[in-house]
Amino acid sequence: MTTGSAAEAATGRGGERLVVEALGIHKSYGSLEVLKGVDLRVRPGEVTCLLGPSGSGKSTLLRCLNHLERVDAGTVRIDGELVGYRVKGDKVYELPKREVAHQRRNVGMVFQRFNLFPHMTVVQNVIEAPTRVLGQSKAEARERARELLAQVGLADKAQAYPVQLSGGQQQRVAIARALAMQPKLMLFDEPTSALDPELVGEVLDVMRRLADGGMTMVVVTHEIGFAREVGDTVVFLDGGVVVEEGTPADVLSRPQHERTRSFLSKVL
Ligand SMILES: Nc1ncnc2c1ncn2[C@@H]1O[C@H](COP(=O)(O)OP(=O)(O)OP(=O)(O)O)[C@@H](O)[C@H]1O
Repeated sequence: MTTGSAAEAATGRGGERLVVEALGIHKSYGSLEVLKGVDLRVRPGEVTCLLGPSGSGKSTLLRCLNHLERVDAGTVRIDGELVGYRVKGDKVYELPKREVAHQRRNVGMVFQRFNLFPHMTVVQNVIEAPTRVLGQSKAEARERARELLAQVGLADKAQAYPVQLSGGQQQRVAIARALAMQPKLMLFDEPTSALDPELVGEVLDVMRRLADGGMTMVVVTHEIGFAREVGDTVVFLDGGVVVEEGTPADVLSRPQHERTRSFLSKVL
């Protein structure tokens, strides 16, 4: 991996504050080169939607952002902080797991599958991490959980178990659980693709409200309507490279690249 200067780390290359600054990301699995030098920059409060065909590297990129995958080359900074590594002099050290876990507190992640603890109620799921990791008291965490469950429209489900909820409700609990850690950034990896079609809208509505509230988000999605309405930036990835990026109006309505046009003609 490579690194930049401390000033760059704090502000991004142009002196502008960035929540995500990923530069020159390379990632291979064995001989399969999945990311071939990807840059991604996300400003505070911005929603970036990652689109691209299956296998183009979208999930891998997302996972590199919080060091769930180790990059082969390149740097990731979240809110100015180098993720997964420390630079001392001209040497680069990988951080111990404990410190990586500490960094991940800044980043909420919502996956395709909700991964709730099945033996815990909804509210127990939401307060688990803030009490265990942030050291919040149960009373404090429950109070915050009540607010978050109201925010995702599940105030009346606090005492339910995951099995008693629909997929859409479980995904909304997963969002509340991620928000309970007060993240600076939310990453969504195809959050609606495991849901029955009639449940997709309720999850997208919660995400839309989150965006309206100013949350910085990177969303891997096949929901082009969401990208168009909610995204500030659309990044089209194909074959492990960013083929095109810009506003939804530009990329989705006036794509410049043949690969983008071909992808959109299949999904629109
Ligand atoms: N842990 C892994 N080990 C080996 N290969 C992997 C691993 N994770 C992903 N891959 C491969 O890397 C490529 C990119 O996968 P990735 O999940 O990032 O793509 P994607 O654009 O998110 O695709 P999809 O839209 O289908 O989820 C695929 O060929 C996938 O099979």
